[in-house]
Amino acid sequence: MDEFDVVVLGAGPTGENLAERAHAGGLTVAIVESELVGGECSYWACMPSKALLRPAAALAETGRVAGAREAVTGALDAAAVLKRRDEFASHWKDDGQVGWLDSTGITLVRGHGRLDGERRVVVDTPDGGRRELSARHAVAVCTGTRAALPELPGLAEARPWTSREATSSPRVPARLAVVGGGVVAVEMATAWRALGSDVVLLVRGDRLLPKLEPFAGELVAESLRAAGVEVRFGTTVTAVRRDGPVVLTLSDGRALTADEVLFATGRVPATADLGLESVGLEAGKPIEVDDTGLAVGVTGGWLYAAGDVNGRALLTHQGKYQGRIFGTVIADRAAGRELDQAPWGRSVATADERALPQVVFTDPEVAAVGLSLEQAERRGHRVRAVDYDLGGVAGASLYADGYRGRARAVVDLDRETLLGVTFVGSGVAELLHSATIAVAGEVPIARLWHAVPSYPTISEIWLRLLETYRG
Ligand SMILES: Cc1cc2nc3c(=O)[nH]c(=O)nc-3n(C[C@H](O)[C@H](O)[C@H](O)COP(=O)(O)OP(=O)(O)OC[C@H]3O[C@@H](n4cnc5c(N)ncnc54)[C@H](O)[C@@H]3O)c2cc1C
Ligand SMILES: NC(=O)c1ccc[n+]([C@@H]2O[C@H](COP(=O)([O-])OP(=O)(O)OC[C@H]3O[C@@H](n4cnc5c(N)ncnc54)[C@H](O)[C@@H]3O)[C@@H](O)[C@H]2O)c1
Repeated sequence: MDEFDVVVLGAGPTGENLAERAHAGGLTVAIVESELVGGECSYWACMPSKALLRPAAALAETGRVAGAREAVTGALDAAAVLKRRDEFASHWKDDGQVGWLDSTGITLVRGHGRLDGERRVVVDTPDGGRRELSARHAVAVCTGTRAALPELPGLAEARPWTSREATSSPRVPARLAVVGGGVVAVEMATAWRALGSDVVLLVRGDRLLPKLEPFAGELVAESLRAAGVEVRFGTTVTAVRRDGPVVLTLSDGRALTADEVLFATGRVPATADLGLESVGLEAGKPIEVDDTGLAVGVTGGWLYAAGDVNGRALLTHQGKYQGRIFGTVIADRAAGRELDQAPWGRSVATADERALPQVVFTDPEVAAVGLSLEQAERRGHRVRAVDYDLGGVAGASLYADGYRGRARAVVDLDRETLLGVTFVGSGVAELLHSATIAVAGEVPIARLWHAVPSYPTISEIWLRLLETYRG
């Protein structure tokens, strides 16, 4: 049995950050990884998907500027895009990240880890062996999620794409069916359409991106259609069969044939085979935690869960944020230091609830932080939504001819601060952090008037939103 102060399960972005902070706090740390150090994000999610999307965005943006448009007349070079994507995925090798881990002094243990009662972890190692680890202070579960597939006749035999194949495919399918209306579905429909696939998007509900402001999904659907994607709402798949190509049976009775089908139908926490029963938790469920990262329902104050696996926010930056905070909490508790648990304090992940940012890298981009109007009303806030057409901002009209976009700020009328902001349009991803600071900082509207946006930038949307609010 090897003993460490902290044992971390899963070396994705969350586990890496948590381990680093605990180690920087003076603790010995082992991190257990069953696949590649760097996790889903580095090899089958954020990095390869954005590497597929960025060339499409660059080309589309050039096409919207007269003078530049005439200089670029061809389509994307798919082979070059895929090659660049492979480089961003480090050719699915983790030497770089292992080198970083080694340089920190954190111990890497390769293999599949499982909890085995209080403060104990058992690892099935790649050579068929078994290694037992014990943790003096904490075990932190950072095992992430896997793609969720619906129960459908014929699905397994049809070898559907999940987000893994959609981000790592070496070929551009001539016909791609995408099932789902969430972030993975719209991003991958955008990318593969730009790379030359005929894409049909099959959406169960009546809108895209249902967790965001409704106008976000509307503008993205409009532009996907303009790019040649067939978007079908109110459609589910009832059966799948592979017959060379894949044949989908749809809820309206029609059949759809495609070369590949991507199921972008959400995620399940990677807790099915983690020994959760040995500590009184249910396998297959997210591990619920308090704001300091401690698992709810486990006695002894030693089990933490961070990142996707706790279900609070399925985003890399938020997993890393939790990793930084919970790793520091573990070190503070081990040293007997007092925690700061007031909202926005050093020891609590307040932003998960109050200032969660996300960018959807479609064309147009969607960038949102905090609460949508509907979420704010549901939480009982007295609010007003302030809307503005982004195309009416001078900087936006210079950025692209016929700029299409929209912004909304959700104002807390009792405190005169912002609860949420959403931007939809080209180039808004880099605008988001200004809104994140306003929401997380609870900056009063009266003070925002003194944050003067430069002319003529897209950021002048801030001035227009304030003027619209004032009336
Ligand atoms: C297609 C796609 C695109 C995305 N794009 C973005 C984006 O642009 N921006 C963004 O913020 N988020 C994005 N996300 C979400 C992002 O990938 C996740 O939020 C992030 O990877 C979560 O990090 P994590 O460390 O919690 O989990 P993961 O990255 O899933 O890492 C968990 C690690 O734990 C390991 N593991 C699991 N079980 C065990 C075990 N029993 N023993 C040992 N090791 C184990 C896994 O092998 C893995 O390496 C995207 C997701 C998808 C699917
Ligand atoms: N740019 C980014 O930040 C980014 C990119 C990709 C993914 N992510 C994160 O990864 C997570 C997973 O994304 P996702 O798109 O897989 O999940 P999601 O939950 O966002 O969307 C899943 C969609 O699939 C639909 N669905 C579920 N079951 C279905 C079924 N049986 N038939 C038809 N439709 C079905 C749902 O209605 C939903 O619209 C998200 O939480 C997202 O935040 C982030």
